[in-house]
Amino acid sequence: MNILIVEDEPVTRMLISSSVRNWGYEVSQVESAEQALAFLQQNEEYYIILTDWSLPGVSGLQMAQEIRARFDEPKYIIMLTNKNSEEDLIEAMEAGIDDYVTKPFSPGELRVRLRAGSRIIEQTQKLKFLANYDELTGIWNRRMLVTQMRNEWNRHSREELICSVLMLDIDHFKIVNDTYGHAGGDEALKVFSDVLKQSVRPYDLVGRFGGEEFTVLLPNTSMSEAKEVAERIRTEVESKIIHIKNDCSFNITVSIGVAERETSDKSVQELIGKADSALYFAKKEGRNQTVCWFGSEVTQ
Ligand SMILES: Nc1nc2c(ncn2[C@@H]2O[C@H](COP(=O)(O)OP(=O)(O)OP(=O)(O)O)[C@@H](O)[C@H]2O)c(=O)[nH]1
Repeated sequence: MNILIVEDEPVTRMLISSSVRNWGYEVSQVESAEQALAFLQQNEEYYIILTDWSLPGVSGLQMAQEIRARFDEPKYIIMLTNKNSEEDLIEAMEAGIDDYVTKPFSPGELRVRLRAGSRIIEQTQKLKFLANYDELTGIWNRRMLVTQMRNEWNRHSREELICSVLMLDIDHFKIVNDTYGHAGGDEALKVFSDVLKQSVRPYDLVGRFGGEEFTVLLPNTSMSEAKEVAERIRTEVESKIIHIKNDCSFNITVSIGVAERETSDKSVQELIGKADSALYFAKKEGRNQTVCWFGSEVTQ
């Protein structure tokens, strides 16, 4: 866990830093609130901030308010101060401070308070992961995927760019589960999402839409380019051997629907709907194939 120390007094700063470092934390130090805010902007992975109340310029309290307003990432702020009245404590907590330690501080007390802060940050991160990612495959879940797709959609509409969507559905997945068990099915889903991640560019949006259905949004990509990506994924999936216990192995196939954004599309849902219709035809026509949406028609 990384800790940012905000303290203008050099000796105190050094003392706190060396204690915190000895307890196994990564430490960075700054002298003012302005420096701290600039540092946090560049270093998102600093989740615990240990700050003095009185700082030159912007105070520790104002800094806490600023951190709450600016950052989405969880931040745990501990105020280390000479102020020790009940009113001070209430004022600090109301400004957005999470915990409060009075100076001269007891190292033992600071250590356990840091440990409590780390626990809260870890739990918050875990919850955040579960809210945005699919636990089994590690890729975005539907909620996060649709949010990100909407953002990308708005950008593409504003800048009048092309983009395409792939809807992918593993074939006869019920039979996979029935034959190789739920664990075999889960392994297939993991292997499939690995193939998916490795087959697209870092800025393409990939997520699990639900069950054995996955979605990819390809920014700045035409239908014909998207079809090439889809075919690459399809052939890679087909050739991948999935190993499960007892030396058992099998492979799966996938059907894919492709659609390109048209200016008449009102929302990303409309585009997803077209890719989904193309996917429906891919299933109907025998599976393990890519079908593209063209107007009210589809083509293989
Ligand atoms: N192992 C596993 N199975 C899942 C998971 N989510 C959904 N499924 C299963 O996926 C299967 C989907 O079956 P269907 O919707 O009938 O589709 P299908 O058998 O793939 O048939 P087609 O799509 O028509 O090729 C169901 O049996 C679900 O229980 C999961 O997280 N793990």
